[in-house]
Amino acid sequence: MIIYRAKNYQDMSRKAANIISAQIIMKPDCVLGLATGSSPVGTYQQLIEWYKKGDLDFSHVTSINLDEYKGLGPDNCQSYRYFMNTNLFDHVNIDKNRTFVPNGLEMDSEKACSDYNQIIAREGGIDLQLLGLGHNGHIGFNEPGAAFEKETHCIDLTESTIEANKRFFASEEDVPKQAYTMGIKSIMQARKILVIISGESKADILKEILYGPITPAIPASILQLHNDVTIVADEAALSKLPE
Ligand SMILES: N[C@@H]1[C@@H](O)[C@H](O)[C@@H](COP(=O)(O)O)O[C@@H]1O
Repeated sequence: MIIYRAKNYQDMSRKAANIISAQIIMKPDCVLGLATGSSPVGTYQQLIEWYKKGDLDFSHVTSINLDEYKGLGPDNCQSYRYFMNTNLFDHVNIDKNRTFVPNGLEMDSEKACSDYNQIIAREGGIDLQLLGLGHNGHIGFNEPGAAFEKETHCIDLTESTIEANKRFFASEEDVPKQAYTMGIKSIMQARKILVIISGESKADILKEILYGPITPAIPASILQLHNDVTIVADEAALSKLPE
């Protein structure tokens, strides 16, 4: 595991974008596993800037996102498909047909998840998976207690995640209660993993996932067992780690 220390959110974003760019340059037809949330927004902005300068080409890239709220479609501004379109895909030359997000409008959970597993397998797996980190140690929407051996599945969001995500919705009642997410097994099968973490509010959980026991109670703790993980965290997020 490599840990890069970034000065702040902007520096973290630039470092993470550098790692993603290197992946695209080394393998132009790579499969990127992408994430939503506030953590990757700056990374995507940096990638867009480099694309606009002519330094990056997404035309052969495939992307597979981690998760989607069950019940929300692409036109809903809170859906993760909408987030990806507006924060990245609309601004670069990626072929939208090669961008995948679980189908939030498929109400048959089993079908939505098995379709998504098939897509991941068909695309040959993920070369580089970008991850943010939930305050309770969740990755994607794998909440504490999620079994490590799961692929894409439907989950019930925990109260703390609903609470954390309600800032994006008109009211707490509007936050969907379920989501489709790649499982820990799908994430761990990615060839490389890049985790971005910013802010003091993530400092305790970052320490826990790095130094604590590997347990489904803290889903991200499993990353200790992956052989190619890079963490880019800012000083505030790293503030609780031993020197
Ligand atoms: N499903 C997403 C996760 O993929 C993300 O990592 C997490 C942290 O979000 P943020 O980066 O906004 O702290 O939020 C959501 O729950």
